[in-house]
Amino acid sequence: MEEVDQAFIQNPENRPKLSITQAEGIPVINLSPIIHNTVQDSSAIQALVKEISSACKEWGFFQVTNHGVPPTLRLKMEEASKMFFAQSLEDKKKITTDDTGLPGYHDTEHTKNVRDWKEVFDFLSNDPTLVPLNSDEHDDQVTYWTNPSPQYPPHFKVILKEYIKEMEKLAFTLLELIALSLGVEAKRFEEFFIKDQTSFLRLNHYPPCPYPHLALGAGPHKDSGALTILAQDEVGGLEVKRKTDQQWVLVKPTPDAYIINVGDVIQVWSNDAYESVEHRAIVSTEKERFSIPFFLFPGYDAEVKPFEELINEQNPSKYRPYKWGKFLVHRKDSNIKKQDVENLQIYHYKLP
Ligand SMILES: O=C(O)CCC(=O)C(=O)O
Ligand SMILES: [Fe+2]
Repeated sequence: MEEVDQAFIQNPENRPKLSITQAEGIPVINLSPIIHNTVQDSSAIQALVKEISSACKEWGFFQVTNHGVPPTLRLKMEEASKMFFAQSLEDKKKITTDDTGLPGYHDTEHTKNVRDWKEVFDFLSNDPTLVPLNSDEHDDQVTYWTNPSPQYPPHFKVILKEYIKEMEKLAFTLLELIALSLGVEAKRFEEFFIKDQTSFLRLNHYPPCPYPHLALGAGPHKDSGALTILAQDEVGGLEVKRKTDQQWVLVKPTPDAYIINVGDVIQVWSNDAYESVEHRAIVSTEKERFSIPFFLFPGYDAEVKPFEELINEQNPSKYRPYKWGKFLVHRKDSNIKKQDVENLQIYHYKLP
């Protein structure tokens, strides 16, 4: 029996049941009316907007097909990810810039203070990415994060950049649909990302785990940004907390589809019309698993608060404003190092 490393052990209430209900209910939305809009078919787009609205309200998650991302590019990205992680730990650790968390290779991430059974490689959309120097609200100093230059696998950086461009394109399309579904202008979200978005792509590798009933690949969490676009492989392991009964349900892999979820930032912008839903990744004793999330994050200077046009006397603002960059830097510190205090969450900004 291998020794159990206590750092990975989830609290009893968070340990996964490994006999699982598959989520048949997660909506699959066909984006072809908007991706291949040769004719301006506004009724088809209206129908799409309705589907997105229901999915965001009922699940906080949906899958998209006919999303316009070339399957060959996805395959190239997935293959490059496998080749990267297949290297020795020593070689991978060469691609770690420091221990601030971004970007490069890491294998010590904690979700809510329990270590995840995974290794990751992070790569920024913008190189360099401007960020606050620290999380102190009264300090205006900025610094920047830059991407590493891995030498292996061949063309890794080119593939990462090309793939990220496609993720951004899809993310902006989805943001427009989400904006329309909330009843605000289609381009309402754009200003928060155009200049200094802090988005990044993450390659996740979950190796086989000798105690999958005790540990998790990614502990239960909500994504803190605006939107996440996830490619999961055929192994599967993503579980979503179903809103109707709070049960964990497995998201069945759909070949070529992307899994989309709204993050905390959209929850705040929408004044809780859409909620960022909790999810986690389970691991298995036999199979390794790969997933590739793209996290769409606003510019560091973006102020996150409910949209004016969505609040009124009957529906007052539920949050006090916060600066995205400060939140990001604060979270980054607590995700890498185990801390005694709970990490920063949007409910800390909730108005009474
Ligand atoms: O690998 C997965 O399926 C989920 C990963 C995830 O939720 C995350 O990296 O934020
Ligand atoms: Fe996540």
